[in-house]
Amino acid sequence: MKQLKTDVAIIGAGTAGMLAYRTVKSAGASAMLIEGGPYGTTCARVGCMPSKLLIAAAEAAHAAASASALGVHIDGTLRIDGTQVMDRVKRERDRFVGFVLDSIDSIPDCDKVRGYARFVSDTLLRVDDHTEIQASRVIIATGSTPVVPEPYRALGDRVIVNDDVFAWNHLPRRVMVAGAGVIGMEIGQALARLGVQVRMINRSDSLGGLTDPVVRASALTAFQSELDLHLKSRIIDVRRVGDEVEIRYQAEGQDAVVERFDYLLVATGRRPNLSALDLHNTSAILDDKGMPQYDARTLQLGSTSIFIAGDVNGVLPLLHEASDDGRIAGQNAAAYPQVVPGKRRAPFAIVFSDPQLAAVGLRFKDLPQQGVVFGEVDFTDQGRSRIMLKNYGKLRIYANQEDGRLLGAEMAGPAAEHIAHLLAWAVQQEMSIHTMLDMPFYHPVIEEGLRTALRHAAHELLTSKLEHVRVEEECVNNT
Ligand SMILES: Cc1cc2nc3c(=O)[nH]c(=O)nc-3n(C[C@H](O)[C@H](O)[C@H](O)COP(=O)(O)OP(=O)(O)OC[C@H]3O[C@@H](n4cnc5c(N)ncnc54)[C@H](O)[C@@H]3O)c2cc1C
Ligand SMILES: NC(=O)c1ccc[n+]([C@@H]2O[C@H](COP(=O)([O-])OP(=O)(O)OC[C@H]3O[C@@H](n4cnc5c(N)ncnc54)[C@H](O)[C@@H]3O)[C@@H](O)[C@H]2O)c1
Repeated sequence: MKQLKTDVAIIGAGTAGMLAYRTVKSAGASAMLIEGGPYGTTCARVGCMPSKLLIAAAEAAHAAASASALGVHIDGTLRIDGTQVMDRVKRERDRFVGFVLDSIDSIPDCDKVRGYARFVSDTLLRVDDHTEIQASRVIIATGSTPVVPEPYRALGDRVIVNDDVFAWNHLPRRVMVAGAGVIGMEIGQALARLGVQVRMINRSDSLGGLTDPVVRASALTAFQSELDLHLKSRIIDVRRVGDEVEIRYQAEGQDAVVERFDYLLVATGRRPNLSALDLHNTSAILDDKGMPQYDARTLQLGSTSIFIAGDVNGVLPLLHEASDDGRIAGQNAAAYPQVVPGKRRAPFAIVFSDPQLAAVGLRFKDLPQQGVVFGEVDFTDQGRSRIMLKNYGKLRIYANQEDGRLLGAEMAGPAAEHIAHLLAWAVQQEMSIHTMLDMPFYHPVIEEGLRTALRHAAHELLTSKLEHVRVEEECVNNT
């Protein structure tokens, strides 16, 4: 067995792990980056980038198919060449992966170890059965894996996850998507717009991660106008028949149906890659699911010399959060035992469906019971959205009743990716509704919809203040 020694060992060369490695090295400590799977990161290989490439093709198909509403007709047939679509997705994806591989190549060979690592103790790792690494600090950056419910596994290669979609050479005819979360909505809608017959089933009433019932209802209406999407519904059983899957499912309020598909695409959530790490050999405290206790500000596991960064910590499994985590874990591992809280940004998440979905700052489900004022806009009659025939969805903003500070927002609607950025910057700057209303707004733009929601919130703030004064006066008069 090969014996190695380093200041900091990093398990996983994804986005978080690579950033952690660079941070540790810039702090002057020695570091080793251990990777068991292919280099290239989840984001570039099977996540953010190929999914957005697929969506780009889907948006083009949808724009062409719906242009007649604007008086623009395609005489003849609209033809989607699935082979060309997938070829571009993979070609461009490989280009993005290439940049990551260049970055990996720039790391000296002596700092890279290939294989799967597990803990022998807090400071000793075994990589497969060929190497032992003595590391005074360890960063876990092992990412997450899609969960495939047990009953579906019997479908063999006909039950697939997002990774498999991006390996296709052409588009299939029929796909059942289990899960209308972020991945299900992005990929399911894209496939449907590219001419694949798609059915979507979600077990609960959640949709794309939205928690605000008003916004969620508006999103559901928009999605159901083009998608066969069922919430609070279930797959009863599945079986493989030749190269197809036969699925018995029951949509809410309807009778059970049996249908055949080429694939069952499972998008029912992801689990942190922790179970193969033998964390029970460390002094970390684990819950009954094997998740270690850690400080979300420092990413340190208890008082150990182990840190946890990226999707594996399960907080906000998003690319920019994985980068920030990598930086914080890297700084703290390098400086250990001097560990400090890392700088955090306003949280936000965007789903690249149509309508796009977004959540910024405090989500509806996390708002305090009292002391919150709401502002709302419905995009149905919003000028620019209507011009573009993208007039669907709603935005709700949440403000602190006391001082008018923007707390958060949820949105389904056009250009949510851009509006979410404005809102995230405002949350981070602790701007009030009135300060935001003092900002310039061009005409005619979708951001004028945001101004409508802000004006609504400002009106509600005033109303609640007047109500407060009225109640106080009443108290004085009654005493
Ligand atoms: C379909 C899809 C679309 C997405 N779209 C977006 C998006 O648009 N925007 C966004 O912000 N986020 C998006 N995400 C999320 C984003 O991709 C992740 O948050 C991010 O890639 C996580 O990075 P990470 O470093 O934590 O994990 P990863 O990049 O997964 O890296 C973990 C690495 O650890 C390795 N590893 C695991 N166990 C071991 C071990 N024991 N030993 C050695 N190596 C190990 C793995 O092989 C892997 O290379 C998407 C995800 C998916 C799946
Ligand atoms: N645009 C982006 O930033 C982006 C894109 C894709 C993925 N991601 C990240 O990846 C994470 C994982 O995404 P995901 O979509 O896999 O998980 P998710 O948690 O967002 O959604 C899972 C969905 O599956 C449903 N579900 C669970 N079990 C089911 C079952 N047996 N049958 C039917 N439905 C079931 C749940 O109700 C939920 O709606 C996201 O939380 C996100 O952070 C981000």
